[in-house]
Amino acid sequence: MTQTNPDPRQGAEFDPVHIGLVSISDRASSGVYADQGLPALREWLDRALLNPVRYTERLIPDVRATIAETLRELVDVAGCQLVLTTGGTGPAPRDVTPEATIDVADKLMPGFGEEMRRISLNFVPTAILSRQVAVIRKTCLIINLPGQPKSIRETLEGVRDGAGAVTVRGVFAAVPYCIDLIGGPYLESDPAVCAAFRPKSALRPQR
Ligand SMILES: Nc1ncnc2c1ncn2[C@@H]1O[C@H](COP(=O)(O)OP(=O)(O)OP(=O)(O)O)[C@@H](O)[C@H]1O
Ligand SMILES: Nc1nc2c(c(=O)[nH]1)N[C@H]1C(S)=C(S)[C@@H](COP(=O)(O)O)O[C@H]1N2
Repeated sequence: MTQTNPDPRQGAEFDPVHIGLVSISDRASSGVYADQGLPALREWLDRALLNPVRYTERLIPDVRATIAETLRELVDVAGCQLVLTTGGTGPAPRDVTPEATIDVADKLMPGFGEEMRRISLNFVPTAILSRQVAVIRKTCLIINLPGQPKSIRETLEGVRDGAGAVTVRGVFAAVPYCIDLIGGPYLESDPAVCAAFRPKSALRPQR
């Protein structure tokens, strides 16, 4: 049976990508409130990426070993090329997402955390309370985002002025080239959401 892709922008000419989404919250994972982290991640990525995306999702509590185990499984077994986490990055005793992410790291990517805090200061003065990190494990980039669902869009997409023009670029602009460099699929983004930046020598000719 032939299946029509529901999004006409997404087609066979773009590389498929497998993305892991992890919402880390004691309260959402135990049903105290409905999880908004996974839907917010999916909604933003669906708007931003032109590639066909397969998502593998996990909703887990703030337990360091569980978080590290989930990240290892998403990279080593499921084969995700990008993993985004949300939640557990603050200073509270149960916030251990950065520690668990560093537990599984081959390489640290400090620029992501630094830049996300700088971007977030345009939205909230408490941005400096997030200890979010990004790391490489094997051929996967793992990025921590804060737990507030709105912070997902804020950090990935950046800051816009009243007319909607971007004044500070979001960190997602650097994600496609990072994934090129670690041997992943060629990600293409919708410039209206977040323009990807690559050096000219790394641009794939338009097909
Ligand atoms: N997964 C989520 N779904 C919906 N809202 C969330 C989620 N995670 C966090 N929030 C919201 O962001 C606020 C700040 O997050 P906070 O740091 O208190 O939670 P957390 O440590 O990420 O989650 P929890 O306390 O459940 O482990 C929460 O009070 C809640 O309103
Ligand atoms: N962009 C953005 N970053 C943000 C926030 C936000 O609302 N937007 N909230 C801050 C707050 S209040 C906290 S406590 C830290 C850590 O949040 P977490 O523990 O839910 O990950 O993220 C910070 N970073």
